Amino acid sequence: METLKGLNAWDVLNNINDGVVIVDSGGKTLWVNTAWDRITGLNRLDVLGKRMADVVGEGFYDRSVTEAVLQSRSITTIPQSSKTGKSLVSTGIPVFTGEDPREIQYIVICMRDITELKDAEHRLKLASEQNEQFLRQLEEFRKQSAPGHIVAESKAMRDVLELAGRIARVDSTVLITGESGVGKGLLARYIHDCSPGRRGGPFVPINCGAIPAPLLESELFGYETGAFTGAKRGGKAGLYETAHQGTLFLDEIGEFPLELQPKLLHVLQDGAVTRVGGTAAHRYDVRIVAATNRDLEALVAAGRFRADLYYRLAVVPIQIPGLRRRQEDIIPLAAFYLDRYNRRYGLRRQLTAPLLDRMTAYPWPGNVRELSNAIERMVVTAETDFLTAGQFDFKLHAGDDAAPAASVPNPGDERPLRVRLAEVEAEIIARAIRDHGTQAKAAQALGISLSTLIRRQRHGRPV
Ligand SMILES: Nc1ncnc2c1ncn2[C@@H]1O[C@H](COP(=O)(O)OP(=O)(O)OP(=O)(O)O)[C@@H](O)[C@H]1O
Repeated sequence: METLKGLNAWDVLNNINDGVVIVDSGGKTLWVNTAWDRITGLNRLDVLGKRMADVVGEGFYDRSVTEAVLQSRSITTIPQSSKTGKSLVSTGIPVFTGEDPREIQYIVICMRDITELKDAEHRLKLASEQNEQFLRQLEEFRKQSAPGHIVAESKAMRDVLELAGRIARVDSTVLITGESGVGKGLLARYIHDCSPGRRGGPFVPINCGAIPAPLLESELFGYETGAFTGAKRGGKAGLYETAHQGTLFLDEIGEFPLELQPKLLHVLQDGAVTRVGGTAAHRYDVRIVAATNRDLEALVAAGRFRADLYYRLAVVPIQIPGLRRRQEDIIPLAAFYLDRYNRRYGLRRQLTAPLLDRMTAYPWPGNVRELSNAIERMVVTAETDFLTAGQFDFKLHAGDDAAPAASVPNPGDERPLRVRLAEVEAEIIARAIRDHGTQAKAAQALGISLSTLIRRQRHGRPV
């Protein structure tokens, strides 16, 4: 304490960082330290000798901590703002007379400038609001580019979705028609997902065109022990049974074998299935969605599809128009798939206006599947981040030229005919896979089995 000898208490109070004001028991300002001017942005002379209530009345502060202490007779802290725009926090400490511990002798007020803190708080709030907004957008974006999202900007496609959403709530059989790659499978799934009573149940797709008739019957309806050679002991549930309380999606229903059609019709009418080799019929709760890219009415007229089955399936027909008939969807789809492939390959490709013009004018015979493939191809093969119209033209020409280039024999080619034919075959297969999206679909389009396609594709590779 020796070293503090001679230290002036007022000097100390003048040199601290907080504003200090001393007022008397009547609320009149007795003393103000020098830091107060800086902290409040005001001038001490404007308040010295004045009652704090008057200082507030003159608008120097929005409220008085002195008044609060005089009322509460205890230490009080309040937020204040000064007319200079400072945000302050003030603590008033009552000092009582020695004789009467309830009688205030004077009040010491400490003030701290929290303008910067307030600003920081405000900025933080803004930043966290922006962050939340950004996260919401990202979430929206993530949901949109997630598999299963349906891009539908055109009125035609919005009408399709609206109808699908409406009929999802009832159990009527739906027949979705449209060219290959328009999104029939996607829409079938959408109907299932929109169906409140079924979305928790199974969605069971079956490609009726990809399975030979005898196998299709047991796949679809199941079989009992000993139904045929090689049948499993204990039998096997069919897909119809598996779809109980869910949706059975009969894809490529136009290919459904004529000889099995009466059984399917019977099941659809009754909701009851008898396994192959079995006798007892069991009832299941299954919603049927069928799809085809064939003209079923023409198949009916040609005697290749039963009229009664057609009418049973087409209770609610939904036609998805080809992409060239809903051009407004082309750019949103391009952006949607660009985002998907950019993420998948960790790239930052961008679409350019001339490319989008070219894509909008293109007729898209393979519909959305072709568009998705085209974007993926451009994304992975581009040399810069800008996808150009030239790349799209190149893709078209590569597609157009592929078959002729391979099928017209090169005059200088001396290799055996077998080798050259295998090469042409492989090119045709590669092109069919590009156009149809999968090996199975390509095999079907070319009228060969999947295993033949795979074998011939392999043989055609240059050795
Ligand atoms: N509107 C759309 N938005 C986003 N993706 C779509 C849309 N339509 C189709 N697709 C996508 O295009 C591809 C082909 O769609 P889908 O398999 O459903 O067509 P499809 O009509 O059933 O074809 P196919 O008759 O050849 O079986 C799928 O990858 C699907 O996710």
